[in-house]
Parts: sequence; structure tokens; C-alpha cells
Amino acid sequence: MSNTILVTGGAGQLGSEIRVLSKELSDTFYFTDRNELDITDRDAVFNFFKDNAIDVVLNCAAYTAVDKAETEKENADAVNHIAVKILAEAAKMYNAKLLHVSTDYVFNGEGFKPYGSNDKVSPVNEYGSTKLRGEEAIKEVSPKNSVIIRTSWVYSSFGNNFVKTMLRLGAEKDSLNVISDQVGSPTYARDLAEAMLKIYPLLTNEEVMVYQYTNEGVCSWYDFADAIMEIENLDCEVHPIPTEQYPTPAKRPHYSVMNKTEIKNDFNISIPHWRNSLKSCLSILTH
Ligand SMILES: NC(=O)C1=CN([C@@H]2O[C@H](COP(=O)(O)OP(=O)(O)OC[C@H]3O[C@@H](n4cnc5c(N)ncnc54)[C@H](OP(=O)(O)O)[C@@H]3O)[C@@H](O)[C@H]2O)C=CC1
Ligand SMILES: Cc1cn([C@H]2C[C@H](O)[C@@H](COP(=O)(O)OP(=O)(O)O[C@H]3O[C@@H](C)C(=O)[C@@H](O)[C@H]3O)O2)c(=O)[nH]c1=O
Repeated sequence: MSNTILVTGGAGQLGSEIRVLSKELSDTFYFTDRNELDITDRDAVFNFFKDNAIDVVLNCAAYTAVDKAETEKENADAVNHIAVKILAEAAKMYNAKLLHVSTDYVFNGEGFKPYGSNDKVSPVNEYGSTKLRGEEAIKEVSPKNSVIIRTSWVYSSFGNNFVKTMLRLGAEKDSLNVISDQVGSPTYARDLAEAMLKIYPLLTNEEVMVYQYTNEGVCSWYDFADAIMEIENLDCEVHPIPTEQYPTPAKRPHYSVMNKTEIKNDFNISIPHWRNSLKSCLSILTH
């Protein structure tokens, strides 16, 4: 059976990667961004579901400016929480599957072993708090065949991200200070896109499930930056620094590694190591 799929945030990193992969699929895809479908506009969302007979929604839209969210709380909440509730209600009304993407920043980072999907959440910044309220809203509305997929440290050849920032700074500067006491797992948006496209046809759950997907392996932002310089042969020394030496408006978790066993087992997904995926993305970015 052919599905009609709405991809919100279609011009963002993840939305753009889904667009690339969707070209190989027979389902019908609608990619929308804020101008075509503002997900905070309840009437527009419900009309879009009705007019286009949407079967599946991949919610890639979000307010992702972590530092700005500290002062733009309402805007961040509108997109990451209120709009997510609207999508969940529309999915429930039109019997559509909802795959929503959330973040490692729902955890406070005081843990020392990979966070399970049911571990205690306690965000340390506004972005994380708005994303958590989005998760809670979906669970409350409880559309069938729906999942929350938490991911972390996303990069891609599309959009803005840490990898692109490091490539730019690495070409401009002789040395760079990067935080080494924030540890997590990078995620190539192409890999997550592939997983989401594999998952949606398989969903048959009554209750909303929470899954976690990142690339395999663990590193600090410093390790990640160092690998980018090494792979690209950039003549820029990377120095590890503690968080205190790189003050930012938003606090970030020190440890945000997540356990991925459930997504791997339930959907038979094998996940590449972050270093291999980084090489794949860099080869697109720099060649
Ligand atoms: N980036 C990361 O490191 C991580 C991201 N995530 C989550 O993964 C998902 C995808 O992230 P990513 O692709 O990186 O995000 P991006 O910031 O690259 O893309 C998000 C997209 O959403 C759009 N958008 C914002 N507000 C609205 C709105 N009201 N209506 C419609 N579209 C809107 C943005 O448009 P515009 O540019 O106009 O604002 C942008 O195109 C998000 O849920 C994010 O929270 C989780 C962990 C890490
Ligand atoms: C540019 C730069 C950053 N850093 C640090 C700051 C920060 O702690 C870390 C990463 O910086 P960024 O601003 O790219 O990261 P940040 O915006 O916090 O990334 C987060 O985005 C949201 C959307 C998520 O959901 C998270 O999973 C995570 O990916 O690197 C340095 O130490 N040196 C530098 O030169």
C-alpha cells in the first residue's frame, strides 16, 4: 500500500536528508517548511492533513537555536511543544502515524552510563525543556502508531551545524579551543533519515513509544573537532578545554550518551560508527 507522507521542517538538516533518500521510494512525500506549513498554525495543520490525506507525519521541524532559546522561550515553546501537540491531535484525528524527533538535551547529563529511554529526564536548558514538553504532549494525546525518537549532536551537509563550523574555523585559524568535558554521540542526519524511513511502515503500536538513535560510539566535542581536522588534514591545533572556559547562555549536559538497543532490536537497524559517518558527510561537504 502506498503512503502519503508529510515531512515538516523539510528544509532543515534532517528534512533535507529525508528528501534525498525519498527519491528512491514509491510513497508520496510532501516536504513543507515554515512558509508552506507553519506547524504552530492549528487550522493550517488540520487542513493540510485533510486536503492531502496524510498517512504519516515525520516531524523534523523544530526551534533548534539552543542559546537563543534562553531568551526566546515563547517562540521555542510554540514550535517544540505547542505545535507538537497540534500535530499529535491532527495525527489522532486523521489516523496518521507520527514520528517525532526529540533530543538528548532532555537529560541533565549527570549520569555516567548510557541513558535508557525511560530514565529520568530533567533538562538543564530552555531548549531541552521545550522539547520535553513536546514529548509529554504527544504521550498525553496518544495517537496510535506513533513514536518519539531522541537523537543528539546532529550534522549534515545541509544547514548549519558543528561540523561545518569546525571546517570554517579550521580553515581560518591556527588553533581552536573546544570543550572536552561534554560527552555524547554525534549523529549524521542521513543515517537517522534512513532509520526513520525504515521505521514508519513497521509501526503498529497502540501506546506512544520512545526510542533513541545516534551513531555508534562516544566522544567529546573536542574529540569530534579533532577528528574533523584530522580527516580533512586541516592545519589547526585543537585544544581541549573545560566547559567553564567556553561560557554560553545555555547550560549543556556533561554526559548525554543514549542507549539504542530498543531501536536496533525492534526495527532490525544496524547503526554506523560516528567516525565512519563523519567521513561520509565530509566527503560530500569537501569534494
Ligand atoms: N541539530 C541537532 O543537533 C539536533 C536536533 N535534534 C532534533 O532533530 C530534529 C531535526 O533537527 P535539525 O534538522 O537539525 O533542525 P534544523 O534546525 O536544521 O531544521 C528545523 C527546521 O524546522 C523549521 N521550522 C522552525 N519553526 C517552524 C514552524 N513553526 N513551522 C514549520 N517549520 C519550522 C526551520 O525553519 P527555519 O529555518 O525557517 O526556522 C528548519 O527548517 C528537531 O526536532 C531537533 O530538535 C535533536 C538532537 C540534536
Ligand atoms: C564553536 C565552538 C563550540 N564549542 C562547544 C560549545 C558547545 O558546548 C559545543 C557544541 O556547540 P553547538 O553550539 O554546535 O552545539 P549545540 O547547539 O549545543 O548542539 C545541540 O543542538 C541541539 C539542537 C541538540 O538537540 C543537541 O543534541 C546538540 O546537538 O561545542 C567549543 O567548545 N568551541 C568552539 O569553537
